[in-house]
Amino acid sequence: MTQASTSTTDTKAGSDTAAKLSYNGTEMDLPFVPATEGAGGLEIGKLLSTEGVVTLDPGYTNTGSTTSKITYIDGDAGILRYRGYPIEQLAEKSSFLEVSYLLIHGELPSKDELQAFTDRISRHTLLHEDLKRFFDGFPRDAHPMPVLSSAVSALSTFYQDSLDPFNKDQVELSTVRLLAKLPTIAAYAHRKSVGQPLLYPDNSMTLVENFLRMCFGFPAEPYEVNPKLAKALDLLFILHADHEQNCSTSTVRLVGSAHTNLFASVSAGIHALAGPLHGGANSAVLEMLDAIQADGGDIKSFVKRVKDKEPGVKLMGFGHRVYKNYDPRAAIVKATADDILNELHVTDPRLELAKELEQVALTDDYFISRKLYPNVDFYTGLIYKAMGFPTKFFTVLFAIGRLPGWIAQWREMIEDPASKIGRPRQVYVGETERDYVPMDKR
Ligand SMILES: CC(=O)SCCNC(=O)CCNC(=O)[C@H](O)C(C)(C)COP(=O)(O)OP(=O)(O)OC[C@H]1O[C@@H](n2cnc3c(N)ncnc32)[C@H](O)[C@@H]1OP(=O)(O)O
Ligand SMILES: O=C([O-])CC(=O)C(=O)O
Repeated sequence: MTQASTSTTDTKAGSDTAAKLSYNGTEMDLPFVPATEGAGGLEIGKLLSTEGVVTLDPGYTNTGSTTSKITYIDGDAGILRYRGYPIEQLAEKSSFLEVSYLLIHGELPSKDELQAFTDRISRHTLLHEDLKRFFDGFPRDAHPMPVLSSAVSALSTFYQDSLDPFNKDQVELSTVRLLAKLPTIAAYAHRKSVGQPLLYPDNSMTLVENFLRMCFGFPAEPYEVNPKLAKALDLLFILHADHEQNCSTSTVRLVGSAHTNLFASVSAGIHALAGPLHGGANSAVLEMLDAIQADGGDIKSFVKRVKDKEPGVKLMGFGHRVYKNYDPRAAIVKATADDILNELHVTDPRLELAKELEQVALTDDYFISRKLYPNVDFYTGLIYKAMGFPTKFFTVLFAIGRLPGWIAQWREMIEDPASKIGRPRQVYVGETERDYVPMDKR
């Protein structure tokens, strides 16, 4: 197949022989002639490139990028399983590090395997002193997500002995380093933003307890961990641990597909997660609830603005590319929100507001017909808030939870003999060939 931009004869956009691309109700001229289809009226999904037919699938709504043995989702039935285990069972019976092991190594660990994994991680929680100084360079009001991503990216400069994607020992070392150091980096990003001293990790504590202490404790003062709070945070990390080919995981895989090291690939994934349509939605939900509250709690008028598709107004924490049913994680989070607020003796009127909002949406034809339900982000922020985390830190907590999934997916891709560099095609709809115009003629 020859692309017309190499020829100026009968292939100009708008000429009799140019093809039309009909896309989202808009007709565009294609600057080349699809040899098999002839001029005009080309069906989307059968578009021609230099090398033949290209399927145009913006947002990859129906394109499988890989096979995977890690996570199974049935979006119509609202089912989520990690390595075959239902999320409900893991949430009730497992722990975040056990789930991390399961995702990364494929099987639940034996007692000894889990102990060895946990011990190894606890030996790597410290940050290099030079990396610690990075936190002084960021502005105090910096958003913690780019701080997190930058520090993770910098790990590839500090740990050059674990960058080779094809050396199994190095991959294992970078895996352990990431799992150990991300909570420390996250806690430092928080401490920096509130102007408090950075605490060294205490490796006699569990990963979650130590993280809470580094976020909320003070030097030379014992930190009393509330075990129910630690358990709830561990549970939230489990619920976020993997979700097959979501935007940030696909980013990690795409970056890694160029044989880029694990630290750098995860750093890119953190940026993808930060967006409000993805992990950033957990902060956006709380901002939305605050805005509704500030507006007198008028849910009906807010929902009307959503349905009228007012620019920038969406029901955040609702809707999902895959779930066309209640997100099973959201159901668990909702129940946990009640428990943890009771436990912490926190009364937050925004929890009732969120529940009312959900009720209004779930009985409204706009949401019913589009199969829009609460997703994992709808209720998590209320729990994080009750725990004492600032709104803009919520997505950092998501990132800590998602890390084992990113690692497992990157490793699966690196080990897959069928994997190739990720490189989507496009359908060119720009100008055909034209001659350079000197400055004085423009
Ligand atoms: C961890 C996670 O990443 S979970 C997702 C977190 N993100 C959010 O909560 C942000 C709000 N939700 C959304 O923006 C979307 O539902 C997404 C990004 C999650 C999924 O997007 P897509 O699969 O591309 O769905 P799409 O945007 O095509 O929506 C389909 C229809 O539902 C509408 N819709 C989807 N979500 C919402 C929402 N939250 N509020 C209002 N309308 C919505 C769309 O406007 C569209 O309507 P239309 O058919 O009249 O044009
Ligand atoms: O799967 C998705 O597209 C988004 C999501 O819920 C997640 O990443 O947890």
